[in-house]
Amino acid sequence: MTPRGATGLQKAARRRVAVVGAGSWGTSFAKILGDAGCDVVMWARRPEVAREISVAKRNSSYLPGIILPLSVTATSDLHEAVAGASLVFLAVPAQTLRDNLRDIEASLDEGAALVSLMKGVEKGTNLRMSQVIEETLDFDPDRIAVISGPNLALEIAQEQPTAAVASSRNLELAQTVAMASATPYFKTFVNVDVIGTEFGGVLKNLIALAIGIVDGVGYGENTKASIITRGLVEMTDFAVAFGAETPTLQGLAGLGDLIATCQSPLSRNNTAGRLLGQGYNLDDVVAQMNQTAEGISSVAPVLALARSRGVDMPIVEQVSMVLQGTLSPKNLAPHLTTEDGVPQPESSDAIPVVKGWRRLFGSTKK
Ligand SMILES: NC(=O)c1ccc[n+]([C@@H]2O[C@H](COP(=O)([O-])OP(=O)(O)OC[C@H]3O[C@@H](n4cnc5c(N)ncnc54)[C@H](O)[C@@H]3O)[C@@H](O)[C@H]2O)c1
Ligand SMILES: O=P(O)(O)OC[C@H](O)CO
Repeated sequence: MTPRGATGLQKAARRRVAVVGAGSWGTSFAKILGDAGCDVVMWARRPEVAREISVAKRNSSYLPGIILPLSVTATSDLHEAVAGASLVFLAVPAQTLRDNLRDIEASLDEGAALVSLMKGVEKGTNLRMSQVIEETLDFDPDRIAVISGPNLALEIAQEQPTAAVASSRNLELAQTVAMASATPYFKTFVNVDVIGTEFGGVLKNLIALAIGIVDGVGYGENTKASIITRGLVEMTDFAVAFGAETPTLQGLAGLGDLIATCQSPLSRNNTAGRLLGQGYNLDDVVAQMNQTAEGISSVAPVLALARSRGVDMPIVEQVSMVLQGTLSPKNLAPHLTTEDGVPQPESSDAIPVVKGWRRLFGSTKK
């Protein structure tokens, strides 16, 4: 036993962590980490944002009304933010991550771990964020983790009780990350299914775009429930084809995030979809959104990946067509039948006779 008075009653050393990106999720996550007892240095691109965070303990452009813990400071100097941090959390847009990583590489402490908070796929390479980290920095996957789940930034910053998943090939790292971010309002579970955890977050954005689109058209709950349910099938078929575990898609990083994002007006993907459904074109929508709606950039890479593994994604295909202006939003449907009208089985796994139908008439899985 540790003798009292030596280390037993001493407070554990505070963990120094960094958060790269001071948008809504980076700031909200910095608050979680500060509340969990870490010393947090954020990197903000704009010096005025860094100054507001450090001095006023606010980030009023992204999280109005939220006061940050005293243990959260910010800088616009990347080296200052990252050097000395044992955990570096990344919350930048998926399409800029590669460049941002190159900028932080020289400042990373030996042994530091990188944790992606992002939910996108890189255009051009079709890589998940953990893969971009591994490839760009030639980084050991055992030092990479991701966090995902039903995590709308503003709700968490308001300390509404929420759960998430920390995932890493290295279970010990996932546990370290979960403990570093444990607060009474934020509970993190762990798994080792990085593929399922990352793809869950990517794919729910695409289904949330579809939900926003039909919402903008004025369709009601039947349409939305049909899209959510069939959307989960598409998400699962896709992720499993790339090596994910089905339970991950049924958990917080899949179904949980799908529900939150499809239901909430706080979701930027849902909001972008709604604007499209109301008749705005993609350029107007992008111009109107001043925050990151990852789904818009992820549609093409996800469809390219789906085609490479023969996975059918009728809802995501239709979202892509609406984005391109080749499908009217009012024609986006959950595609409950095949094109020639032959009814498809809802599930291939439960009813053996239905498997026969699948063989006869084709399947969503090719
Ligand atoms: N907001 C949420 O509720 C939430 C929750 C979970 C995950 N995420 C994910 O977190 C990631 C970040 O999202 P967010 O909500 O914080 O977005 P955001 O739009 O609120 O903020 C993005 C941040 O990145 C910065 N940025 C823009 N271009 C940059 C560049 N070239 N280099 C570096 N930084 C740049 C912006 O200045 C801003 O600080 C996304 O992948 C998103 O899917 C968001
Ligand atoms: O605002 P969105 O659509 O990027 O969604 C935010 C989070 O991913 C919800 O978990």
